[in-house]
Amino acid sequence: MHIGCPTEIKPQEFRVGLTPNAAREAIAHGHKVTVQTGAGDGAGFPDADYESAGAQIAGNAADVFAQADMIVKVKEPQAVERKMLREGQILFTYLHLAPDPEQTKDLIASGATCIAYETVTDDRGGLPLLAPMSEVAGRLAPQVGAWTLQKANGGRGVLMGGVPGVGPARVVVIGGGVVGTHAAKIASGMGADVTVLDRSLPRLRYLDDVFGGQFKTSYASAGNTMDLAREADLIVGAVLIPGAAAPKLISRAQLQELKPGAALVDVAIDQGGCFETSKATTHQDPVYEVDGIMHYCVANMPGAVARTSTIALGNATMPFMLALADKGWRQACEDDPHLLAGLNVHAGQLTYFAVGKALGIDVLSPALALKT
Ligand SMILES: NC(=O)C1=CN([C@@H]2O[C@H](COP(=O)(O)OP(=O)(O)OC[C@H]3O[C@@H](n4cnc5c(N)ncnc54)[C@H](O)[C@@H]3O)[C@@H](O)[C@H]2O)C=CC1
Ligand SMILES: CC(=O)C(=O)O
Ligand SMILES: [Mg+2]
Repeated sequence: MHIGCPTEIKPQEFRVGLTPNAAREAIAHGHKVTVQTGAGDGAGFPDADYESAGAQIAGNAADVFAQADMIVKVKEPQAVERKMLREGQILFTYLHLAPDPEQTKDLIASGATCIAYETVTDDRGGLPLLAPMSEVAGRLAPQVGAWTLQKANGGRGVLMGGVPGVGPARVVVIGGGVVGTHAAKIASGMGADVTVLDRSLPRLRYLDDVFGGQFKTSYASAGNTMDLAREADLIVGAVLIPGAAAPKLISRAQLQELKPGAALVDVAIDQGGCFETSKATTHQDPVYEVDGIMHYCVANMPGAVARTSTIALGNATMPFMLALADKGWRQACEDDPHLLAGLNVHAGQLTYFAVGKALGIDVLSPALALKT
């Protein structure tokens, strides 16, 4: 198979879909790899690293899209990239379709087979291709939250760890999955007073067993959430219902109940965000204010630490990328129901039920898609 990796074009996105190591493995499996010139620069992988792995370098994205049977990326294809997809081509990347009707329409129209990293599953109920970036974004959340809390950046002027004689910041993390756990670990490491909310009691039990003493847990009823939010300096939004639009957990009216200058870091923004007032921002202009509350809503947080993120993402995607290349998408998905769970669009039809429900579009079941 011919595998193509274009340069990411989302603003301030420095990650790359294939590492030189992943390219080397694909080539060892008998595949051809073409990488757009400069695609790895932002992650510290110059063209020469890909060339020494045996890959070809293409001068522009159009050449990559025209030649490749499978496009491997990081972020959802932007409008100009969507125009270059074609029927029968495989797209393997993050998609986050539920809050993005335009992208969904274009991918359906393209006829391509689109497998979303964020809905591939594993045996333990996890999301193995989302997890590494959730680890990164979770660990970044207290860091960007601390910055947002600084007075000159619009925040309350509260230091995460406090100082002797002055108490620490109160941090509330809504959603205790991968993002939430990593956010809580780092925030408590910075000395903050941290509480994690979740709707899953087994998850709260696990967090209490492993991290009891380091941070507190609370059941995420609407009442508990607002009781904690009222006292918080920093609130991290880290909920997920896989593939679906994020539930809105703090409304605009409820912002008035929060402390003036409190910071909301909505990591769940890539699924539409879990605060009513969240709208996606970029690394260039990450923070905005609504009713005195600072919002940080960058949809590609891991892009800020592109080298760590590219290597972490590549470690997770490589076996799936190789299975798709070795067997073709149909056989690879037939052999692995967890990879089939990643199928979101195929040959002009949506194939992921939570996205269909969010956008009101008919869905072809993935099992039937295997037969078409
Ligand atoms: N902005 C960015 O750059 C990035 C965003 N993300 C996003 O972060 C979000 C979280 O991802 P993960 O932690 O990997 O998911 P996860 O599935 O590991 O954890 C989500 C948690 O939310 C809980 N939850 C669901 N509904 C809830 C509710 N109403 N109240 C409280 N808890 C609730 C679940 O029980 C689960 O424990 C996703 O939307 C993901 O796409 C992930 C990486 C980067
Ligand atoms: C998960 C995601 O959207 C990202 O890493 O950018
Ligand atoms: Mg997005």
